[in-house]
Amino acid sequence: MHLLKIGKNTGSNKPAVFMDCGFHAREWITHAFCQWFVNEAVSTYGSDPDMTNLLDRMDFFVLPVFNIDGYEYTWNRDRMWRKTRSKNSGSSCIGTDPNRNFNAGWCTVGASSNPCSDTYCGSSPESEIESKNLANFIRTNKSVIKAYLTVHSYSQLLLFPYSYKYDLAAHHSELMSVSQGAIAALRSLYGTKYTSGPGAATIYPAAGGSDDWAYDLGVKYSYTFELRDEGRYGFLLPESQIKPTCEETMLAVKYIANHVLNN
Ligand SMILES: O=C(CO)C[C@@H](Cc1ccccc1)C(=O)O
Ligand SMILES: [Zn+2]
Repeated sequence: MHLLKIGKNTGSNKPAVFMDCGFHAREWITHAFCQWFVNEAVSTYGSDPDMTNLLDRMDFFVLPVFNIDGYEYTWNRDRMWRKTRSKNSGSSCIGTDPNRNFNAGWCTVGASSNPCSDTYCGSSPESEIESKNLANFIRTNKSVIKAYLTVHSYSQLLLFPYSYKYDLAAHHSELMSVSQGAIAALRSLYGTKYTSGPGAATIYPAAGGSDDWAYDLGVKYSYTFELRDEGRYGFLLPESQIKPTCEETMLAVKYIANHVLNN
């Protein structure tokens, strides 16, 4: 698993944003976004005042492909694969849903204990090596990681905790207002309309999500992006929409990063 650290090397600890893509193998626009983000960040440093300020004062940890085996499987075998590709003992069915595999209300709601289900929660929290590696990195670096962004598709949503319960997060009002500012920034470019809100009420109740886990660990600004579209193409988003999707999503990420920097 490749993790990139982007930011001016000042020698001192800077606040950081952690962003991952490719949790779910078939959500190809997300892998594209993370890779585009890395290139855009480094190539506009020095020319874009906003990005220059962010990279001078913060670090971005970017994990472009979380679920490597699953992504490869969608290229060579099944374009619509979602889960990891781990073996499940006692079953001929493969894989765990990594976004049900974190220790956040694990396997209580919106997840299945059946290895053949697309929302299989795994044999235990962090059973998947991918989940374990991500959780270990964030636990180790939680003193500097101020925001956790996990990028999925599709539905055009900006979700925040909680998905594993309907209770409002302690920081609900701030998370809501920041999400509203972020989706307004996103919409300003091409008019793309997003909805934001707590996961359980905004999409569906689902336990074991990485965003809920990061929030309960203490990463206050924890968000799940659901990129374009709203279902016309779904996971098979046309190539013509890759760049516009990346450009508009960048505005939302910058909005959140600036809020983190100033609060
Ligand atoms: O990936 C998604 C669409 O592919 C939606 C996400 C919704 C979700 C987001 C955060 C926590 C739990 C679930 C999912 O089901 O894991
Ligand atoms: Zn997903």
